[in-house]
Amino acid sequence: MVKICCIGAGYVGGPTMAMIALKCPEIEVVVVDISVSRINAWNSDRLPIFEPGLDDVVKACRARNLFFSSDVEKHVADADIVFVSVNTPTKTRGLGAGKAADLTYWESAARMIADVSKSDKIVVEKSTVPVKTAEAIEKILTHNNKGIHFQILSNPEFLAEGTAMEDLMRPDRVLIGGRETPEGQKAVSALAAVYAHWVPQDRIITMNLWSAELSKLAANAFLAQRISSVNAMSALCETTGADVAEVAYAVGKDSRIGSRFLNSSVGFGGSCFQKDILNLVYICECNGLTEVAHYWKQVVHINDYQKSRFVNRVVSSMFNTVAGKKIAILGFAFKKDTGDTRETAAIDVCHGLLGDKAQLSIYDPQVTEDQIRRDLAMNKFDWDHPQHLVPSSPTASKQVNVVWDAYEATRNAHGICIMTEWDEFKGLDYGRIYENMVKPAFVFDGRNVVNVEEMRKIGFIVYSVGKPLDPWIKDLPAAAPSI
Ligand SMILES: NC(=O)c1ccc[n+]([C@@H]2O[C@H](COP(=O)([O-])OP(=O)(O)OC[C@H]3O[C@@H](n4cnc5c(N)ncnc54)[C@H](O)[C@@H]3O)[C@@H](O)[C@H]2O)c1
Ligand SMILES: O=c1ccn([C@@H]2O[C@H](COP(=O)(O)OP(=O)(O)O[C@H]3O[C@H](CO)[C@@H](O)[C@H](O)[C@H]3O)[C@@H](O)[C@H]2O)c(=O)[nH]1
Repeated sequence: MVKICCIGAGYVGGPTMAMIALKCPEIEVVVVDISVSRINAWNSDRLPIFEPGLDDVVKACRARNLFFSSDVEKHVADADIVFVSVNTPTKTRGLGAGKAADLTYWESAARMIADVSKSDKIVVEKSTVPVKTAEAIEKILTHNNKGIHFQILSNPEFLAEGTAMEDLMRPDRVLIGGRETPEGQKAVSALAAVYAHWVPQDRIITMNLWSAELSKLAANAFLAQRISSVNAMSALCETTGADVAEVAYAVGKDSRIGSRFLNSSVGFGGSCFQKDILNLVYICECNGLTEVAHYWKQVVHINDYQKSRFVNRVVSSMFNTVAGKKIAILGFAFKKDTGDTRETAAIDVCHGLLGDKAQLSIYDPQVTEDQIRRDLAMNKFDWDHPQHLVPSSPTASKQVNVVWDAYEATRNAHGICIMTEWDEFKGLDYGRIYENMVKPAFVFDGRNVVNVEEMRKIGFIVYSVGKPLDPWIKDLPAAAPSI
């Protein structure tokens, strides 16, 4: 029986291994993690991450050929194929701080693999890593020269949260990069054979290691660039009276461009886009490609601009002050159908409003109060470290109230900010909400969730990113101070 071990039981390690276990009943899959609480949660009825469809797959395979364990060394030693799916955060200090990938967790996993291995292994880079990481990992794996052979493969993951199980079930492509030696190609074939259980052959793409590593960063950069492009247009739409949804529709009808990923928003969030682009920027800078680095940096810059532009709209619309005013924050996750808050735009918007002394009442159907408070207290980039290393005592702020109901959040509020496109926010009784708010009642829609005309009929003053401006807002300053 082939044995697979995956180091890192997170948003990638958990779902990807669950899918492999489901599709390959003859393979034993063990997911290991240094976080005991995370492993306990994977072994419980309440999984540590919310992902539609994940519960059913885990329940079908757990204790059959899918196991979760904190006995990291034992299962790594036993495995034929070791996936490494640990955090690769942005460095917060030292060389490349604020841009470069911090490979501390990767390196410690690689050293451990080298130390405990007693048989040859295929080691698979599942984490998103800087191009050429495999070269460094090879050196670490072979440092103690025990005569064991390791083949390093790059097999980046393209799942998106909220649709992870569907993405894993029917991936657009699976990339496998390996050394162009007979041993390297044999390892590529062994991993391809795992995916071939359910992925059509023409979607399993093999290539050289560096192409596979770079393709992941490139794909995320291209995706994020589309969002920054449409968001840049949203600012122009607001000043000209154009509607960003109509512009995006027209642009997306060009089959060379395509319609997906052109939704204007308060800004992209999530654990990957910003981190991976900053990493790409750093790699370009290290290779002397200043103009290329500058080009990609603008994608993050526009994203930051979009978030501060939003805060600026809120404050300037509400008579230039939100001090002491209750503002409801509907949605805190970085997108719908996930409880993940990593780099969510809501954090920056809340910080902006708290800086202006607003009183926030936050509601998200999937994010806990503890998580929200922790996020608002955390330093930038600190979130992307194993949970047990992140400070666990969130600071209590009197300016923040977390509630479990949208109606409660909006009661007696002066304004509402929609930060996540949860379906339930479309179906709320906004007439009832309006009745219970302080007048004039404002809605700032960062996700184009509400029907602007209907909301205006109810009486709201509405700002919706990239839509023709409400007469109330039209003459107020649009641009945020430059960041
Ligand atoms: N989240 C996504 O949607 C996504 C998609 C594609 C790629 N990625 C990449 O995959 C990697 C993992 O992302 P994630 O979202 O699953 O992160 P995560 O924080 O959810 O999970 C990482 C896990 O690794 C564990 N870990 C860290 N060091 C370890 C070690 N030495 N030994 C054992 N366990 C260790 C942590 O405790 C944590 O549980 C990152 O490089 C990320 O960029 C993420
Ligand atoms: O048209 C769009 C599409 C997305 N977003 C926002 O962009 C962010 C990222 O969304 P999405 O890409 O759907 O989720 P992620 O889980 O971050 O997935 C991205 O990052 C993963 C980690 O690398 C990759 O594996 C995926 O392919 C890539 O889509 C979220 O805040 C979305 O709200 C928009 O504002 N407009």
